[in-house]
Amino acid sequence: MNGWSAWPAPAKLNLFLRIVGRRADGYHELQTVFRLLDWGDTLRLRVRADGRIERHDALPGVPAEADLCLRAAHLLKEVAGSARGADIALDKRIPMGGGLGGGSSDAATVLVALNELWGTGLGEDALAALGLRLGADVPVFVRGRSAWAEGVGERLTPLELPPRAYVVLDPGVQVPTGPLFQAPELTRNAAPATISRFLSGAATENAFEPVVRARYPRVAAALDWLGGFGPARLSGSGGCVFLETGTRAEAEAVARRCPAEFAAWVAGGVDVSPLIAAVATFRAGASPSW
Ligand SMILES: C[C@](O)(CO)[C@H](O)COP(=O)(O)OP(=O)(O)OC[C@H]1O[C@@H](n2ccc(N)nc2=O)[C@H](O)[C@@H]1O
Ligand SMILES: Nc1ncnc2c1ncn2[C@@H]1O[C@H](COP(=O)(O)OP(=O)(O)OP(=O)(O)O)[C@@H](O)[C@H]1O
Repeated sequence: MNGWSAWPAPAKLNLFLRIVGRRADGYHELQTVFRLLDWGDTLRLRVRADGRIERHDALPGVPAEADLCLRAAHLLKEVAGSARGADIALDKRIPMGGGLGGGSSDAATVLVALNELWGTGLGEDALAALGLRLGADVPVFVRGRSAWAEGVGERLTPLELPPRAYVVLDPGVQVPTGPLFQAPELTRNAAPATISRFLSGAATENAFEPVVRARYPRVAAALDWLGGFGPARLSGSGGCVFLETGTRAEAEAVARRCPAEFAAWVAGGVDVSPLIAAVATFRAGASPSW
């Protein structure tokens, strides 16, 4: 042991996303279903006694002040008043700007893991509230349950969903979230749905899909190709798209046929984040790994 431990930062899919209003501060009220995946990034962390927070492998194009791992670590240190620091390394697999919540999940994992490693003792509600200051998608990763979400994504009702596999397709385009929420053609006043309508299969749309389809031809091409195998959907604000299948073998059969212009992989949906198991491992006195 060299003091490093490895912590999972899973990706998410939005199985449904509807925008039902806009708050006075310009943020949108939405309804969505977050499905956590058994696949994602890995954060490697090591406590430093000198109080410094150091990032070992900066992400291309992301300056330190925008790096969500660093912002999460500094925020926790400031709020909890910890004298300790951390070395942070990230094995990045989740495509950036893909609608899979990569940056948000990395931030949540840093908050949850450093809270353990520093012994700062914040509870889940406090960590989720800190996460919300970093991004609307962070709280679901802190709480670590697939969920029905309302508000800006922070009012969460855990869901137990049937076991499903997913083919996830990356068309290779980064879609920035902010401009999409500002798009004039976005439907932002839809009638609210209910959890039972989602569970019955009657609510599966993503409000961003028509906007992203029209603005990003490669995403439209990915939806069209994957749509040849079943109802393909956009995740979050895109650009990644996905298809739900009953078994991993079915998903793998589709992924194998993916044309070279896209990248495809297969992941399983989980009700509980692998981050929860990592915390339990750590509390049992072992070093988490993923
Ligand atoms: C599209 C989703 O990924 C669905 O899960 C989320 O709603 C977006 O979550 P996120 O990427 O964590 O978003 P943030 O980083 O908080 O916000 C990015 C920008 O999107 C806009 N934004 C975001 C969330 C929201 N409910 N309404 C908004 O209008 C804001 O202009 C904001 O400046
Ligand atoms: N650790 C990080 N991982 C990814 N992106 C980061 C990170 N830190 C900062 N960023 C910035 O955040 C932006 C959004 O990245 P992210 O991969 O979270 O997008 P996304 O999956 O589309 O998000 P969401 O689904 O939450 O809208 C990136 O383009 C990058 O500039």
